[in-house]
Order: sequence, then C-alpha cells, then structure tokens
Amino acid sequence: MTDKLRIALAQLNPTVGDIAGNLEKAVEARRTAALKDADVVMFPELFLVGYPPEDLVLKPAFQRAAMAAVAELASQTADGGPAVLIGSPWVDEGKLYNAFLLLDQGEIKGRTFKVDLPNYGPFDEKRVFTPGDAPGPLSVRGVRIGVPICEDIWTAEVVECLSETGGEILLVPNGSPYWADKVDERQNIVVSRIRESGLPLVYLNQVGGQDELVFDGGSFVINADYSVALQMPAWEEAVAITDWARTDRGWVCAPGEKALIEEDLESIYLAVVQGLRDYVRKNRFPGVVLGLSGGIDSALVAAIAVDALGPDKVHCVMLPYRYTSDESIKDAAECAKLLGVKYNVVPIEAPVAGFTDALASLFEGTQSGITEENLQSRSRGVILMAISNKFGSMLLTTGNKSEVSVGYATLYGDMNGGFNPIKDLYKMKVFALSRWRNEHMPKNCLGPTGRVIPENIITRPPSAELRPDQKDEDSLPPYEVLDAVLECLVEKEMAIRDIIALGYDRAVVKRVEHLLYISEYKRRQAAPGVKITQRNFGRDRRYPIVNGFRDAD
Ligand SMILES: Nc1ncnc2c1ncn2[C@@H]1O[C@H](COP(=O)(O)OP(=O)(O)OC[C@H]2O[C@@H]([n+]3cccc(C(=O)O)c3)[C@H](O)[C@@H]2O)[C@@H](O)[C@H]1O
Ligand SMILES: Nc1ncnc2c1ncn2[C@@H]1O[C@H](COP(=O)(O)OP(=O)(O)OP(=O)(O)O)[C@@H](O)[C@H]1O
Ligand SMILES: NC(=O)CC[C@H](N)C(=O)O
Repeated sequence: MTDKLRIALAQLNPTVGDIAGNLEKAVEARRTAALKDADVVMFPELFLVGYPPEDLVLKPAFQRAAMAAVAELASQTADGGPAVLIGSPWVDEGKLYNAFLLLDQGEIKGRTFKVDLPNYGPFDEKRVFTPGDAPGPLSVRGVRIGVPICEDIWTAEVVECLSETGGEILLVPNGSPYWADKVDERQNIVVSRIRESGLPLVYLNQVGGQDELVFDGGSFVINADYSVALQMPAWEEAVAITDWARTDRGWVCAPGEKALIEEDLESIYLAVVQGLRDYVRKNRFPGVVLGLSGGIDSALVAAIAVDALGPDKVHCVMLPYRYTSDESIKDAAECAKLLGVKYNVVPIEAPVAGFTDALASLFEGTQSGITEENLQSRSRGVILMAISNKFGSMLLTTGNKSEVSVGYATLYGDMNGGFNPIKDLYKMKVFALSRWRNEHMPKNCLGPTGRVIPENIITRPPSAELRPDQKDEDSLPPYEVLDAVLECLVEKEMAIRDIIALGYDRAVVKRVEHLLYISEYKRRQAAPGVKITQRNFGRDRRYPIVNGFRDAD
C-alpha cells in the first residue's frame, strides 16, 4: 500500500484557445515536477484550452485539437515520470464535458466530468457543457483521489458522493475568477466541504487575465484538521511541491510555503494590473496609448498601464482645447514625467474649428451646448484612434464605474478605446487607489517607486473641462452620494424606497435610477474592462436597452 505521495501543483496562466502553448506549459511544469521526484502533477480546470473557453469549445475542430493534446501529453507519461491530472473538454458518446483526466504510464488512466455547471454571474457553462454523473474517485498511484471540479465544491453533494465512494484526498482544479472578498468566500466553502467529508483538500486555481475576468491563483492546501498546509502566492505563476503521508488520521499534507495574500486596495490594484497586462500581452499589442487630461481617471489608468507593461510601452497624449486649464496641462506633464512615459501634446483647436465650420450653416440659429462639448471629446477620440492605428498601440479608455453607470461619457469620443482598466471601479475607489499607489510599490509592477500621480490631480475637484469652470458636481450628485446610491442599485438591486430609507434624497435616487437605465445603450457599446466587483457591467448585469420599467417606490 502506498503511504507517501508527492503532488506538484501547477498554478499557471494559460491562454484561452492556445492549445499548443498551454500544452507546452504543461510539459514544462511536468519537467519541473519530475526534477523534484513528484508522483503526480496537477493543473487547473480546463487548463489545456484555458478558462473560460466560452462558445469556442463548441467547435468540433477545437474539441479534436484539445483531445489530441491530451493524447500527446498521455504519451509523454510513458517515460515513467510523474502522472498528470489535467483539465480539458472531452467528447463522450456525442456529449461535451468539462473533464479532468488522469494520464499515467503512457495512457489515459481515468477521467471525471464536472457535475455542477455554474450558470450565473460571468459563468455560462450550462450553455456549452453536459453535466457529468455523480463521480467516484480516481486511483492515482494507488491512492483514491476525489476530483470535484471548481463549482462542484460550492455545494455539498459532489464531495459527499466522493467521500462515500472511498475518496482519500480531494484535489480541486479551479477556474475561479477574482472579485473583491472572494478569498474568504472560497476558504469558507472549502472548510465546509472538509468538515462534511473529513478529507484534506487541495484548492488549485489558475492565474492571469482573460477578457474581463482575472484569476488570482492563490492556491492552497487545507488538512482535515483545518490547518493550512500550503498557501501559494496570488497573481504569480508557480509550481509547488506538496508531500503527503498516510497516517491513522488519514492523509496529511506536510507544512510548506505560506505566502502572504494581498487584501483590499492592494489586491484590487494587482487585479487591474494583471487584467490589463494579459489583455495587451495575449492580444499581442506592442503597447497602449491614452489621453492624459490632468484629471484623476486618466492619471490612474496611466499608472496602471505603466505598472502592467513598463513605461516604454505607454504613450500619453494631452489634447488641450481652450477650456483646458493651465493647471491640467501642468499636472498632465508632471504625471507623465513621474511615470517616465512618452508624452506628446496635440492641441484640438483646429479639428474642433474644422467640425464647427463644416456644421456652421446647418447649425445656424441653434443654441450651443452638449453637441459642441461632444465635438471636443470626439475630436480627441479621432486623434487618439489615429495614433493607435499608426503605431499599433491599443487605445485605453478611462471611464470609471460611476460615469459608466450614468452615461457620463461621449459615445465615439472619450468612450473610444479597446480596453478600460477602471471600468468596474467607482470614482471613490479611483481616489483611494491613486492615494494607495502613491504610497506603495506593488509586487511585480514595472512602474517607479514613490509618487506616480501628482497630489494636485488627487485633491482638485473633478471636471470634464468641456466648458468654462465646469465641475462634475454641476451635473452629477457628489461622488460619495452617487457611488453609494449606485452600489444600492447595481450591486444590491435594492428597491428605491429602501435606498431612500437609508437617508438619500428621493429626487437624487430617482434621477440616478433614470440615468442608469437610459445609458444602457452606451454600456452595450463600451470597451470591456477588468471585473473587480461581484456585479460588473459585462456579463454580471444583463439589462435590456429598451426598458419601460421604473421602480414605483
Ligand atoms: N437608447 C438609445 N439607443 C441608441 N442610441 C441612443 C439611445 N439614446 C440616445 N442615443 C443616441 O446617443 C447619442 C447621445 O449620446 P452622446 O453623443 O454620447 O452624448 P450625451 O450622452 O448626450 O452627452 C455626453 C455626456 O457625457 C458627459 N461627458 C462627456 C465627455 C466626458 C465626460 C467625463 O467627464 O468623463 C462627460 C457630457 O458632459 C454629457 O453629459 C445621440 O446620438 C442619441 O441619438
Ligand atoms: N485635455 C485632454 N487631453 C487628453 N485627454 C483628454 C483631455 N480631456 C479629456 N481627455 C480624455 O477623455 C477622458 C474623459 O475625460 P474628462 O476630462 O472629460 O473626464 P474625467 O472622466 O474626469 O477623466 P479625467 O479624470 O481623466 O479627466 C479622459 O480620461 C482622457 O482620457
Ligand atoms: N469555474 C467555476 O466553476 C467557477 C465557479 C465558482 N463558484 C467560483 O467562482 O470559484
């Protein structure tokens, strides 16, 4: 009987669809595991295709390529080295499963299918996969290993089934996206499953960004006595070795590394950096460009971009107009200098005059207003897109969640852009993160230490500077109020009457509700951005554009 087992945990960053590249990563991690004499190396959920593959996984050619990669990896295990536990889509009797496969001695020795397919928030797995039947453990080098796949541990049934059928250790592969406070949520769920089953549990997550989702890694092992045996770092690829021994209390994992897991603002900052870095890298952009206005949103986006990509890959452009204050011009230049980025000034006086002249006879006798203001934003948008086209850098758009919520942005103007790092951050969070970054140097970031955003940018009142002496608060409630009301409406789906009962002014709440509903069309056309909250404006909240409903408080 086997009494010892060495399991390597490969917390890696796959690329969705890059089956060859992911296979190469798996081969490399297995090589590392072999050098450490591991018996088995484990990978995250659907690792060979990357998570989540979405409808790509419905393509027969894609399914064939994934299954061929599994066969290739299985053949490599004929070398007598570590067995492999890896996730891949799998077609069986014409049905497509989210599978986890045991490869050993040159063969596919076992497989198990995910039972509980998540279909809420950002997940759509019922759309593409067939649920598996109640699973039994896999025999890995003589040890009965239960493999509940990600969502399978979020309720009790699958683990109950695995422990009742003789499972000795639970190995859980995950594709578990980050959101604020998720770490505690995961740990509570894991502890519940350990309590019910009496089995030790390995929680292995992937790391990296995929479109709007970002995965934090942070894999861990908890023994049956609830002691944490291993904590891998968040936001980093790593292969950890765990040593297991059979005791009279069942299998026990020996204590290993205990990495510190970042919390609060630090984890949010690392999440947006990782999300932007992987979006740019995995889409093979040479860099990014953005309009740097001297305001806080574009300053924070520039800092995030420098931390994600390095100053040489970030191009900032100030596009002043007659309403742009000297203060903004000075602050933008200082911010660019602090960040060490390429910086240009392209005045928009001439393009705005060109549009104004072209429309002069058509607009004769009309009032000047939003239309003319939007021409400024749209002139900037055209110029920034031209720079993007010419140099290949992707344009970043900079609207925070408060603005995105109420439509305070110009379509085909400042909404131009391929990706928005701060899309899921309310304005008050933008302030907090800017202050935090000025005081901290986050890990694995490529920007400078010390202040990166001039203090004046943080302290002066926000303004779009589209007309003389304009302030955001002329058109919107103060951000403390706006953000709080939006959280009630967006994150909590609260009734209007309950929000008013918290002490907010009825007229303000109704106005925010109205603006939120009437700007759905803008969000539908907006760039994607990193999901940070439980409810982002991508997949988590799918509201209709035509919407006659108003809450009759
Ligand atoms: N349901 C719907 N489906 C499809 N299209 C719809 C629509 N409702 C309006 N539209 C169309 O949308 C257009 C109006 O939208 P748009 O042109 O964007 O203009 P609009 O939303 O009217 O104005 C832009 C607003 O954003 C503010 N802003 C602009 C720039 C920067 C900032 C900032 O501080 O960050 C703030 C600005 O002060 C103003 O309040 C019109 O063409 C209208 O026909
Ligand atoms: N003068 C400018 N030069 C360069 N870019 C600008 C300028 N004005 C606006 N932009 C771009 O348009 C975006 C929207 O800016 P605006 O100033 O209208 O409002 P904001 O949401 O308060 O943003 P910020 O805090 O960055 O100023 C900016 O973040 C910036 O990318
Ligand atoms: N891939 C999954 O099954 C993820 C679902 C799970 N509830 C999580 O967020 O961790």
